[in-house]
Amino acid sequence: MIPNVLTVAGSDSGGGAGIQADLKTMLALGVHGMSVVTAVTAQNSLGVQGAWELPVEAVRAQYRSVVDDIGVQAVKTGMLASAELVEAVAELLAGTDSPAVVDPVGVSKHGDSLLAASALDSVRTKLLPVATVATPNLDEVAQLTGVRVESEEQLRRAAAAVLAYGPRWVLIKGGHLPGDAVDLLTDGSEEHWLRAPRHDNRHTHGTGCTLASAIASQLAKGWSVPEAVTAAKEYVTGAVAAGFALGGGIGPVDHGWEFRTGS
Ligand SMILES: Nc1ncnc2c1ncn2[C@@H]1O[C@H](COP(=O)(O)OP(=O)(O)O)[C@@H](O)[C@H]1O
Ligand SMILES: Cc1ncc(COP(=O)(O)O)c(N)n1
Repeated sequence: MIPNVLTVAGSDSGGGAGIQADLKTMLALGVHGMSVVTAVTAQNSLGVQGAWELPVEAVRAQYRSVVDDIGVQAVKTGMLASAELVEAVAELLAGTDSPAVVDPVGVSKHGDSLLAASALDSVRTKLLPVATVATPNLDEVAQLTGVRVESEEQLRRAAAAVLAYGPRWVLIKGGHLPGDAVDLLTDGSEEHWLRAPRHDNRHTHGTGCTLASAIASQLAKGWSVPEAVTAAKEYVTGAVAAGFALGGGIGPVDHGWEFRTGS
């Protein structure tokens, strides 16, 4: 049986991040991808030119259509835009037994805001507590907890600050630090350091979405959180290495790198 994985996220018209990145990742990792669209962005390699949220009823209805008939083995959340949508999605996740990977998307690679400042408190108190794994990057950690990370040693403090909000596991992504691309996965007792060589490639649009949906895809197969995150990190590292130019700005990671290299 092919596991079903659901992404609850925003659409990126440029195809490198958001729903589009999630569905491509799911295909590459051998699961059936499904989507609940929360917002539509007009976006390309240069930035986000516009964003429109969907009504909460439209988000709830998409979710119910998928879950009530088809069923899901894992869920991933990305851009949720507003406090209202964050709260509605948190409530839906609270009612499912499937693992949930929460990528608390705040700002795009170009610095465009994808989450209202007024939604931060709902992310902290409603969404993080229902996450099986939360995957903030360093800017999101700073926004959510006030902890600023400038070195690998400080990743532990960041992880503890996020865990205090209640996710079962947290993966702090150190992708924005200089040096190796190091992430820290912990549940407060176990610690797993995931280290990969940094690829000196500016075409990294979609890294965070890709990693989170790769984790959800592996969890849907019944893998443990450390196994799922380790495999997802390998997948995103290969995708970053193969990231390619598109348009005049930051190009996307290559979701199909394994097909192309045949590895
Ligand atoms: N240049 C890079 N080379 C290799 N891995 C990278 C690079 N940039 C980011 N990563 C990895 O990609 C994943 C996503 O991290 P990050 O880019 O920090 O997330 P976000 O897209 O949310 O900002 C992490 O595993 C991170 O370590
Ligand atoms: C619709 C949407 N969702 C998320 C991101 C974040 O992208 P990244 O994975 O590069 O942090 C984005 N740029 N657009």
